Amino acid sequence: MSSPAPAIVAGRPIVRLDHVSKTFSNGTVALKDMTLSIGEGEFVSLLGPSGCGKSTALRIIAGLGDATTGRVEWPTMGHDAHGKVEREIGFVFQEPTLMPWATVFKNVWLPLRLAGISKSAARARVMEAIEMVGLAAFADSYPRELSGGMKMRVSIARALVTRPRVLLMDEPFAALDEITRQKLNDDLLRLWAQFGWTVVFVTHSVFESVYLSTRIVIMAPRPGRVIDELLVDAPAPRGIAFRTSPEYSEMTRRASQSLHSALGASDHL
Ligand SMILES: Nc1ncnc2c1ncn2[C@@H]1O[C@H](COP(=O)(O)OP(=O)(O)OP(=O)(O)O)[C@@H](O)[C@H]1O
Repeated sequence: MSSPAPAIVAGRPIVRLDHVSKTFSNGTVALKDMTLSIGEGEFVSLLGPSGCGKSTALRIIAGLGDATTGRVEWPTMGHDAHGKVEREIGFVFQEPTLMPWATVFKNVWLPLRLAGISKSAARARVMEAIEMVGLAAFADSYPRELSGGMKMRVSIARALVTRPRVLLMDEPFAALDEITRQKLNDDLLRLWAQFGWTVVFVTHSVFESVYLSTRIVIMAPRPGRVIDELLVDAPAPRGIAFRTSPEYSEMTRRASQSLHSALGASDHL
């Protein structure tokens, strides 16, 4: 097993996990002692086999679940009147989770509506988000009229409509066909380069993680933990030339090797 590399951070830290562990009530240790600093503007993938705690870590970062021990810090974000950190995040789930009875516009409006912003006041921001994902012509369509890739675009627009600084994505493209997945990979990279978000992206796919990320955090199961980190030092834009380059092959080889160690390091697979 390779030992974890020291944390490599691009910009100033935007989120820090400090010795975070999570044990569920049934005794499963989903995450053990995870320490990770993510810099502003990084594109970090959490890569690992099923059950290694990737989703658990992402949910704890999002505030959708609590750590059993350890802390998550957001050094540059503000606090509300109760002292609770105001996370400027957008979350994209594996399933698009759209409201089938509502149009694309109304689905994307949802986070703003929940924040009390009327349809007319939200219109410009909702349309901006829909345009970002290339669906301007479909604002009045219903989810049943859209392909799987288009539904995922709507889901991404809904995450972007609050103009988050950090985008958290939990295997968003896993259910899509390869061509659609590559197209969405390219669109996501283009938006990331344009808007300068920080992205934390959960994936099983070595190829996807190398293509998208500036850094790959490799995790192993039982207990879920970080075992390695890889920097992907390839310039943007990353198109077909990168996908077919020797550098890409070399990085996928190294990530696969680490994953292999991850599998070898767990006792009960
Ligand atoms: N609510 C829960 N109660 C009990 N155990 C849970 C719960 N949620 C997750 N687990 C367990 O915690 C471990 C980590 O789960 P998690 O979903 O974070 O892994 P993952 O790496 O995201 O897996 P996958 O790639 O399959 O989604 C697994 O063993 C899982 O069964």
